[in-house]
Order: sequence, then C-alpha cells, then structure tokens
Amino acid sequence: MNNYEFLDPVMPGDPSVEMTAITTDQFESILNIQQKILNFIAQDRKENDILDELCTLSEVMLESSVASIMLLNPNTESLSLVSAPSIPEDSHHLLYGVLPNSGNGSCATAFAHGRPAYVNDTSTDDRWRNARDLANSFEIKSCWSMPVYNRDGRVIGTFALSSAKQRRPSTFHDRLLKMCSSAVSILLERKELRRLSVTDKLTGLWNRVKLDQGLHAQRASYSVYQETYSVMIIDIDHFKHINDNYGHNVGDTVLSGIAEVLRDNIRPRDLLGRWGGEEFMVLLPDSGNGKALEIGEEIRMAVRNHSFGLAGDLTVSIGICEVKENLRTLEVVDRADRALYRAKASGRDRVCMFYKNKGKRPSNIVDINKKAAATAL
Ligand SMILES: Nc1nc2c(ncn2[C@@H]2O[C@H](COP(=O)(O)OP(=O)(O)OP(=O)(O)O)[C@@H](O)[C@H]2O)c(=O)[nH]1
Repeated sequence: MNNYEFLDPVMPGDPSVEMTAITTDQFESILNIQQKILNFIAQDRKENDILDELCTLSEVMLESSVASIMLLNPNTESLSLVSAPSIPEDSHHLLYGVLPNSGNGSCATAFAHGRPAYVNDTSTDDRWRNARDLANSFEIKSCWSMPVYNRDGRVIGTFALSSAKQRRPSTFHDRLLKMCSSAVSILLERKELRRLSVTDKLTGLWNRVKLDQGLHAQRASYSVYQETYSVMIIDIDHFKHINDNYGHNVGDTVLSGIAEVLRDNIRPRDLLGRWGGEEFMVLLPDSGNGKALEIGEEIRMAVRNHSFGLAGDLTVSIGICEVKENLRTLEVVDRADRALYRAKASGRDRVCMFYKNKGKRPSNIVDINKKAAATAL
C-alpha cells in the first residue's frame, strides 16, 4: 500500500475520527490556508517561515490548540521539533531527540506506524505510556499527529495539533491535518532543492552561485556600513600532478580533505565555498587591518601540516583582496585573483594580498612571506 493513501479522506467507520460532514465554512477555511501557503511560496518566502505560518494558521482552526512539526534527524534516528511558534522556545529542548517508537507519544507513534495517531486522552492512551511526563510538562490532553511523507512515500516527520482538552478529531480536522502534512512535505522538498542548488556536491561546501550571492551581499552591506571585508581565493598547488599520478578519485578525496581543513580554520561568520576546480573562496566580513592575511596564513599552515593520505603533503597559494571602498564584485575578485597569481608566480605555498597603493604600479600586492620587501617595491 502506498503511504500517501493515508492522506486520502478518512474511511467511514474509522473510530478515531468523529464522522461529521464538513461544512462550507470549514471547507473554505482549509482552502484559505492553502491559498496563503501558495502565496508565500510564490513570494519566495523562506520555507522555515512558511512552516511557522502553517502552524499558526492551523491553530486558528481549533480553539486553544498548539501546532508542531517534527522531523527525523537521520544521524541520530530521532525526531526533533522544527516548527512550533506557539511553544515557548525555552521548552523546545524537551522535544529534541524523541525516539520514534510507539508509546513515546502521538508523533513518535504516527512516525513509527506511518499512519495518523489521534490520541484523545494522553493520560490513559497506551501510545503515551512512555511520555506521560512530557504530556504533563506541556499540559497536553489530546494530541493528533499525522505523518509527513517524502516524494518516495517514506515517512520523514509529523504534523500535529495538541490541546489542553480531551478531544476527538472530526472529519474536518482529519482533512486539515492531511492538507498540512502535504504542505509540509512540499515545503521540505523545496527547501532541500534550494539547498542543493547552492551546494557543491563533492565537498558539501557552498557553490559558486552562493558565493556570487555572498559577494553581492557583501558589496550591498559595505555601501551601508562601510565595514572593511575581504575576499580570499585559495588554490591547491600542482593539483594536476595528483590527478595524473594517483587518479581522479584521489584528486577528489584531496578536494574534500582541503574543504575540511578550510572549514576548521575560518570564523563562523565567514562564507566558504568552492569557486571552481581546485579553487576555493572565503568571504570574510569585518576583516580590516590585515585580519584576512592572518587567517590566510593560518590556512596555509594548516594545509601544510595536514596529511592527505596517498597524495601526501600538499600546499596552497592564497590571494586576498581587502575591500575598503565601494568596488564592483568583478573588480574585487579580479584583485584577489591578481594576488593569487603573484603567490603562484613567486614560488607557491604563500599568501599575497592586493592593496591599494595610491597610483604606483605594480607595487600593489603584498607577499606575506617577504612583507617588508614587497611593501618597499
Ligand atoms: N579530481 C578532480 N580534479 C579536478 C576537479 N576540477 C578540476 N580538476 C583538476 O584540477 C587540475 C588543475 O590544474 P592546473 O590548473 O594546471 O593547476 P595545478 O596543477 O594545480 O597547478 P598550479 O595551480 O599552477 O599550482 C586539472 O588537472 C583539473 O582536471 C575535480 O572536481 N576533481
């Protein structure tokens, strides 16, 4: 049986649902929610915001209820809250790491069985036998949970409406929950596609599309705050030899290994991505007074000190542009590229930074390995 069949209208005779005809007003209210969600999608609002909106809109359909969305974390194989705008944030941790087993509450049970779990009384229902304390903490008496499926029909999470009263859902609530489950499924798929469209498949870093967005965002931010930022391009030295000597697969492993080293050596606010081939880029906000040079040097040393398995020891060359004026992004990248070119041309395994030198050319690149000499050029 295809799991999606559970999202069809409830079958007559289902004891968990009170069979009442859906009124025109109720039907309209479901359509209204659908329309609002579709409008948010058309406006390209962020998926997490839309999930919050969906919760808020559905709560209005059931007096003093709270909506929540939980998703499976495949690494921990447990369910965690991803949206519940009406639950105070300081209680969210209670809904992290819930094991998806029958008996651990409505959502865990709905997830485990891949079908709705409509619980009218959490204090007596067997599906809450291991989670009575949780029900007490949140003062939940009834909790109706609907599985959320992915495109392959696999359960990936749940959508639930809970309330402080003992309640049995009507046909209308069943339809509402099913519609919400489908909406969550579409929004999560969309979120994943959005993530993939800006992610480099090999290294898991941001790709060039995201870096371009970041460059434009930095420029826009500079024009408002005039805060110095830097752009760093990192290029693996003699990478072609690795492919030629050990094969493309080892080359790929090295690219992933370098990505790890870079990740470990940037600040949380820096944006790191693969610019293309064996080139990486880091955008460093708030990095005046040579801060990017310092970070570049740390990266260079970290790569030197890392062992890349079969490929052995490696080095990188780094070009940096520190931006203190309103520059087009193309110009910024070009300056970082020129600094990189200088790093390669002067022996590789070094960090060079482009700096503005009031008209004198070509003395506009500082080589950190011989800084004094370069600045005196
Ligand atoms: N394995 C692998 N190789 C790649 C990938 N993308 C680009 N390359 C290789 O990267 C190499 C880049 O070589 P070059 O531009 O000559 O540069 P290099 O050998 O690193 O030399 P320098 O930059 O001058 O130090 C080429 O052999 C490309 O085939 C990739 O995704 N995987």
